[in-house]
Amino acid sequence: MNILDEIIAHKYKEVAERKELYPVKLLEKSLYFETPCLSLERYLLRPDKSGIIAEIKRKSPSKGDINPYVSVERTSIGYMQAGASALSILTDSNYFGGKNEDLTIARKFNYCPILRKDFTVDEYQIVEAKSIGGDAILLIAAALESARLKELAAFARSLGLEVLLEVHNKEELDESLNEHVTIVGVNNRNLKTFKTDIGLSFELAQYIPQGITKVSESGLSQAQSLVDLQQAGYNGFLIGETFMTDSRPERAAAAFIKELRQLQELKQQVA
Ligand SMILES: O=C(O)c1ccccc1NCC(=O)[C@H](O)[C@H](O)COP(=O)(O)O
Repeated sequence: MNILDEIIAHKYKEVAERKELYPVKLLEKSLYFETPCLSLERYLLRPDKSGIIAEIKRKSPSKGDINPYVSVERTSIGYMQAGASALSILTDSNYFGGKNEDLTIARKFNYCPILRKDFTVDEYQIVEAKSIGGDAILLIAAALESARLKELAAFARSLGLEVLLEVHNKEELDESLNEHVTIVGVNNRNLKTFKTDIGLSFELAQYIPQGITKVSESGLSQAQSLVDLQQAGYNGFLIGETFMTDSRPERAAAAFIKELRQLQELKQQVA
């Protein structure tokens, strides 16, 4: 069993327990949220922004502890002041040390799109994502049958949430892309070996249809890589570890984004 299968099996159990503890009845058209979502897609396409989705990640299966006592308030504000386009908040507790409260804190202190980064397998988690202040959810192609993924995507959209569809290869992309998905993320991390290879983003870029916003995820540690990925058509860059391994992640993000802007300016001057 690879790590994703293990996480997903655990997630089904966790959601079943939560449903029992805090039941929510889903009756058709009975859910209505007054607060509109902020569009992750729109923010990623804004030319004045870096395209970076800066992640808060306390630990991970591949790295173990990264920054377990991070201040979500200070880091999320700092990320946005540094020029991030959006935030990604890992709310999975067992494998990533996150919690829903991390997202509510980030929501309280920031006006920006927030990706609720979790392993979504059930409508219950989508209602939860919206209730705690998320603007977008992640759906992982490798974790869901394509018909089920489509149902969950449609449900998320009905609540105003955007969907980031994560793929690891062309087959997943071809099978899972549907009309409810506007953002596709290529995960550069091989979940069997944990190795990251941004070559995968370059390879898959050509297969992602025009009009879909492209995000490169994981293993991004060099500002120059973002410039090259932008050239290949990517609008978004999901970055966790590169920032979180610094004791002040927001400081690492500021230095990274400053370098990115310098490289972008240099490229414009040369062109
Ligand atoms: O990061 C892991 O070890 C991991 C293992 C199993 C499933 C998912 C995992 N990571 C989730 C992510 O998608 C990353 O946190 C995100 O793309 C940022 O990656 P990075 O910049 O490499 O921290």
